[in-house]
Amino acid sequence: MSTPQLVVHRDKDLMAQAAAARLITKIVDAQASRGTASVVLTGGRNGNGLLAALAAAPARDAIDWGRLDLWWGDERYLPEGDPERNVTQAREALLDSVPLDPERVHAMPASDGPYGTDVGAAAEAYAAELAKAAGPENHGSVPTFDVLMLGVGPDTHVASLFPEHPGVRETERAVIGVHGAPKPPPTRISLTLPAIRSAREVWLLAAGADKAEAAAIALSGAGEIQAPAAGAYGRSRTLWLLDSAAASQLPRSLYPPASP
Ligand SMILES: O=C1O[C@H](COP(=O)(O)O)[C@@H](O)[C@H](O)[C@H]1O
Repeated sequence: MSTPQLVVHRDKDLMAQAAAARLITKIVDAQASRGTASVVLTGGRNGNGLLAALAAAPARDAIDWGRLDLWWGDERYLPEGDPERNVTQAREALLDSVPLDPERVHAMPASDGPYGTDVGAAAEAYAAELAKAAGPENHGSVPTFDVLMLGVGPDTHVASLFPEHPGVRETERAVIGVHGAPKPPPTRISLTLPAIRSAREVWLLAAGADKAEAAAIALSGAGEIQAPAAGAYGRSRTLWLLDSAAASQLPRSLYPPASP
């Protein structure tokens, strides 16, 4: 487990731009040392803000897009192309404007796909895809992602793991079907905390005043069942990227000097 490090930016736009710059460097470095890079995307406002900032960054051309694997931390179980699906929003924000290898874009299944209404089977299929990509060096059934990003919900949820919900207690499976999520839509697919923790680096994104309480709770020693964001950490690094509004309720002992 890595101890969370915090970086606080002036506002959400600067946070998105700085996080995008950080991600470009990570991907370029991983490709230089291992040939490929793997990144897990998040949905939500902050995740999409980062992708839009990446799309606008001239340095995006430093990435070899054909040697990048993209995965998702969670998905809303809706028909293909639904505007509420995380992959649809990611395509709009960035993916449609860069030369990715479609074979390396690992979207989670849609509700009008081969599994129909059986979200459990859809989750199992995604787990199988992850297991296929995991090598012997990957300590299990999930690849060692270079960076896994998570938007933090105002209730401290990450991916589709909600406080006190069964999914946050899962210790065996890497991917689960979620029923009755408190945030619409109720049916979702999510990586579990053990799968999230297989990443080298986990980045938690929190911008906006509505995330302030969640950040303060998760970073003040709350348990992961009550505050799933508290259970999200990477093997070598756990990084909270915040704006000053989201950092406004952090205990003084945690609050770092503001980044410009
Ligand atoms: O529904 C979801 O919400 C969270 C957080 O979204 P935000 O808009 O409050 O930032 C997101 O991380 C997750 O991927 C998504 O499915």
